[in-house]
Amino acid sequence: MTATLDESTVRPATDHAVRLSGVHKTFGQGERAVTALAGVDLDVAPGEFVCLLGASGCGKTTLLNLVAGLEKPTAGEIYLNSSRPAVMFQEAALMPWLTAAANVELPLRLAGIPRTERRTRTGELLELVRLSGVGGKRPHELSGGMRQRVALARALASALHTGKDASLPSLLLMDEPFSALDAITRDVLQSELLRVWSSTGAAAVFVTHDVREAVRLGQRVVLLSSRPGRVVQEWWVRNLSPADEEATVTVINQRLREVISSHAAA
Ligand SMILES: Nc1ncnc2c1ncn2[C@@H]1O[C@H](COP(=O)(O)OP(=O)(O)OP(=O)(O)O)[C@@H](O)[C@H]1O
Repeated sequence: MTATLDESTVRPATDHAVRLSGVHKTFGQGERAVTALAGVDLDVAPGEFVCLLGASGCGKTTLLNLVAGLEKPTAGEIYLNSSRPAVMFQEAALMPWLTAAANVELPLRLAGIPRTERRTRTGELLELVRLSGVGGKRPHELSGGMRQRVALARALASALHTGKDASLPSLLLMDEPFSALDAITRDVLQSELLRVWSSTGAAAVFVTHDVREAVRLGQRVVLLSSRPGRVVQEWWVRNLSPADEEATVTVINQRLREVISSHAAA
């Protein structure tokens, strides 16, 4: 069963949460055309946490938008075996006139879930992101970190809702969600995200510029080339010792620099 925003370009997969096969994306036409992605092949297993790394402008956001069904690939196929993917951006993008709880509840309302069930789910999700006490506050009354927690709870509400797709695994797409936060808040939220992710069983595709963040969060780190983006290398980074984690960060940083400088020299 497919559950996407655009059923004509995103097809069902069986053994993966999402599979991209030869995906190209070009914006515009003629001399002004910009090719953002050129032949991306990528599989993400159900429940897997994949971090996407690459230079600025290499097409990371474009890739997430394609998987979310917000854009159509110019060529290639995207296969999805997930409930409708949930998307989380750099900015929390909460509705300022709604309370934190009402923001989390919104996707459940839009999915037609009855009020009692909505309220219960919202309470559970706020508890999951450790915001039980502030459900009645509006976004401007919350810190940046708290707003991103609300955004995470809202994303989970839309990914995990008990609609017709409830039996499918879910998929979280995150585009640098912590990059606007200070270092300490970011560190706390990275731990919280891992806790929430492991308790939900959702697959996650997390875009970042930060190699250390990618190695800390991901089970796999996927490096895209400079624009046009395609997968150039990947590293399995699950359960590394602190020493191996440090060594892996160094290796990936070196490779990222090579990718950026080869593009600059081209
Ligand atoms: N709607 C659009 N129309 C035209 N060009 C676009 C559009 N969206 C993205 N692009 C171009 O596609 C390329 C890839 O953009 P994208 O935002 O996906 O990169 P990114 O890797 O996410 O960048 P960053 O890390 O800086 O956020 C860029 O050159 C961008 O200008």
